[in-house]
Amino acid sequence: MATSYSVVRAFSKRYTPSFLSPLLLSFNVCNLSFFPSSSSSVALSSEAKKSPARACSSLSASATTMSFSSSYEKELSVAKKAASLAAKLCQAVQFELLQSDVQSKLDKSPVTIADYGSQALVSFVLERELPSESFSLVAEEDSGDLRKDSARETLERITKLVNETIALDGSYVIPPLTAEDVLAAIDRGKSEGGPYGRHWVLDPIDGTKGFLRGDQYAIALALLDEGRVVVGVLGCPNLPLVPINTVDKLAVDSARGCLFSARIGAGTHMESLDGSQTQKVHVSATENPAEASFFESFEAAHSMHDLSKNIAQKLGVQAPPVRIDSQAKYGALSRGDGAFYLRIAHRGYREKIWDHAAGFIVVTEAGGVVTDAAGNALDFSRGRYLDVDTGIIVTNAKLMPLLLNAVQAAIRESQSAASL
Ligand SMILES: Nc1ncnc2c1ncn2[C@@H]1O[C@H](COP(=O)(O)O)[C@@H](OP(=O)(O)O)[C@H]1O
Ligand SMILES: [Mg+2]
Ligand SMILES: [Mg+2]
Ligand SMILES: [Mg+2]
Repeated sequence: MATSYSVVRAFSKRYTPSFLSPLLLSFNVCNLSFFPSSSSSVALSSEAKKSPARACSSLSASATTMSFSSSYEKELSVAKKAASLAAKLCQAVQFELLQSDVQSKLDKSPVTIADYGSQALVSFVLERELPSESFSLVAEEDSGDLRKDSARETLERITKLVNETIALDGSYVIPPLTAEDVLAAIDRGKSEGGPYGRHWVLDPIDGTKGFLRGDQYAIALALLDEGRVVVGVLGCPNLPLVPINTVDKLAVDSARGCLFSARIGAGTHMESLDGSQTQKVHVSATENPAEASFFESFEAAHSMHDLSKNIAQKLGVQAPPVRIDSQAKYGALSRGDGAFYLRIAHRGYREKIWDHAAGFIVVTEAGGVVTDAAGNALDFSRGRYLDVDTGIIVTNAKLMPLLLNAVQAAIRESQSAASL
């Protein structure tokens, strides 16, 4: 710990204005206590073990104690613009979705012209609105497959879509982008991220499988500054503006399309994607799991449904799981649609920062707590991957100690069953 402390002090001296150093120092030292060297076994960090409640409240407080409320306003408004434009592009594609739009990447996940178009568009807007020599974007897609001869027609369609969306917006009076411009915009997302400086983090379509099914998906954009998430935006074109469990189907279907936005120290807001009805949102305040519901991935391959079921039973949750795709889960949780999000990936899967950065700040600024299954805070400063212990869990500060206990017990049971 002594070594870590001096490293943090040296770091904060070198990269931080003097008036912020003490704050950064206490923030990092607090966070370091939640990052024991990564371990494959499931164990609570020592502080979480001693007092889960204290650990959780300091986790949630760590994001808000630093006063950033006047910072990152411009970045947030540009991020909202970029995500809204990308959402328009995605909506147009989903409307006309044909099976032939699906390409197969080497990892066999479906990638559509909307993934590429959304990434090109967000990259274009960020660079144009926030010009900077040190512009850095960590994004999911790259142009490798699109540069192949066989993809020429797809690239033309993407270029046309991007230009049509820019023209529709009307705020950029520029000659149309060429196919080469589009490829270059996509490839600006190759940054490795890391602990120093600013990095945008983009999932151009999170929940591609949901998108292809016509279900939930999200355009997820976040900003890291010195390794911390400071801005996050989730465009969720298919998410109803009313709570997801609303019984009145007419109300659910009549207004869809939510934009969640969060800035460090300034809370989380939700508005409709067309710009009306802005409201501040907060996670559920319930302290009683019996009256709560939980979210998990629609795809059983992405999260262990049996384990979540066992965790929910231990907590006494009565409601069936709410299975939806993408970081729309974080958005729905931030406005109190449910009280838990459980994501326990199958063994060997490494989470990526773009699958969680925007959702993380949307939930934490709404009063929620996000940890891995061992109670450690998430560390977005280590590059493109997010190394977590076993899984990611989300709830409010009151319920987190209960949730951690249930998760730990369920994991222990499944480990001992597997060793029989
Ligand atoms: N085996 C796996 N385990 C966990 N997550 C996975 C996975 N395979 C893919 N994913 C990630 O799960 C994300 C979707 O999350 P969800 O299940 O909540 O909808 C995908 O994002 P993309 O759709 O952007 O590729 C992908 O990054
Ligand atoms: Mg993907
Ligand atoms: Mg994703
Ligand atoms: Mg994606």
